[in-house]
Amino acid sequence: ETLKSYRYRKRLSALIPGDEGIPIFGNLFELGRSSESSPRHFLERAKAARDEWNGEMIKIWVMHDTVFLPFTGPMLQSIIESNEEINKGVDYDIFEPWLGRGLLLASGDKWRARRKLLTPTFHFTMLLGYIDTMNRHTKVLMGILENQCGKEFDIYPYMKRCTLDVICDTAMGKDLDSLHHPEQPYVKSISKLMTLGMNASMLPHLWNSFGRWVTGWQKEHDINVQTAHDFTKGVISERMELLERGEVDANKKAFLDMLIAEKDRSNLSMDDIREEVEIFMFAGHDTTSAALGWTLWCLSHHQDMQERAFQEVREIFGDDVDRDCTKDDLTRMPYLDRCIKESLRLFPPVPFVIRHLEEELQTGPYLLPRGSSLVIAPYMVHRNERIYPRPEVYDPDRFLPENSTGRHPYDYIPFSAGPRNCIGQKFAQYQLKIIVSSLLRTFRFRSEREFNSVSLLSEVVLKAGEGINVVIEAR
Ligand code: HEM
Repeated sequence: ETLKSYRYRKRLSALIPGDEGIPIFGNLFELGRSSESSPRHFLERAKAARDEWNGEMIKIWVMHDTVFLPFTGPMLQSIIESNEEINKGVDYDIFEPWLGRGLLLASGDKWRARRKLLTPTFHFTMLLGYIDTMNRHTKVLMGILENQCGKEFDIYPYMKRCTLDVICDTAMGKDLDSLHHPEQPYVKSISKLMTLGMNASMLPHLWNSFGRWVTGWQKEHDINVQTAHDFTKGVISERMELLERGEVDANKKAFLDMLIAEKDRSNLSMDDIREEVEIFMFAGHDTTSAALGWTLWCLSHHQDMQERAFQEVREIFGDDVDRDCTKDDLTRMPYLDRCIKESLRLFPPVPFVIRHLEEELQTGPYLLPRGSSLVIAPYMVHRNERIYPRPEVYDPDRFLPENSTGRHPYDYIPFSAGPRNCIGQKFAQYQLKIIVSSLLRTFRFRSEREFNSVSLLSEVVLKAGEGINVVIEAR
């Protein structure tokens, strides 16, 4: 059966331009072997495909697996818009013991049911309730950053703790306060689990269970999964008790409350609830902190743009650094909006998303074989010089309406698109603007390093190898 599937994929794949690599191994030995080198390698391949045959997609054989990476919006249209091809690649399987199969990782009808159930959580009125929480944790962040003025430091861990606190509070109604308590077991265990998951997908000796056992990977993994689950389970039972006793503040509804309320009607078990909470924590904090880190990196290196964004924010708040950011304020920051957009273009927090094709899929002129992987790669599309000339240059004005004409809707996809897009997109955008505008009101950012010297690590999210090293000064 495996051989039959392999031959079939070989046959269809041969009709698509690009080389097939060597027998058995395919392109395995040409690929980058680290989270830093492989994205670079993909970009080089994409450039060669563009130059050689006007290509808009590359194909890669890794042993018997076939992987396709389209790098223009039109070539992505059929996968993005498909209501059938919504299943994730096996690459996420490693996270299953921790995250279960909640929304992000669910497939087929389970995904459809969960998406329908969870969509109201991000309804406009719910989001308004979350704005207060975002402001509150931003204030804590600002207080802590004041102590860092005048010297170079890596701001990324602070962004991470702040977004973790926001998501924990909005998803579970629990004030984790990791900004003050970074050494908490839960905080440490989820950070460890992300690293372990990444290692398991990058390092061939961890690709089988024996290797994971003998290296101690498995043991460390299991201990951390246990810690994470104990924490979320504890929070859920605590919340259920509070709700039962009617002690939850009506203005401070958490996402978890909605799940608990739906428990009986939608037949959700405790584990179902836990897996959704876990997914929100996972999908919601590291992505947003990467976006924050990269935006600050960009603004630190482009003083004129930072100044312009600051002036825009100053128009709104004057010298009042304490006033909370309201929903209305957020609509009055078009320039900051473009700065954030351009940061997400150049450094998309989720650089690659993998789908597993259940059936054949027509993509542009090509018929992609079932059983192959199709990668939705914001990183590749956003750095395609035919769409974004001089792609490595940071220029927020690319997103002025007059400069966006002619761009395909899927030429810009930091949150993916279509039915399986990011459910937390609006939530993330509010949070980004609240935190960045608050930081700009109080601090001036600069950096002593080269803008493009930073090494890009494509882990589940796109990270800076050396961290986001900046210097801040009080305004
Ligand atoms: C800048 C921040 C963010 C970025 C760049 C981002 C990006 C993405 C992308 C690209 C996907 C598609 C993943 C895939 O197809 O495998 C996705 C899905 C998802 N995101 Fe986000 N995300 C962000 C913030 C958030 C936040 C704050 C939340 C929750 C509050 C969230 C929750 C989710 C969930 C639950 C899914 C799965 C949706 C589904 O499969 O139906 N994300 N996100």
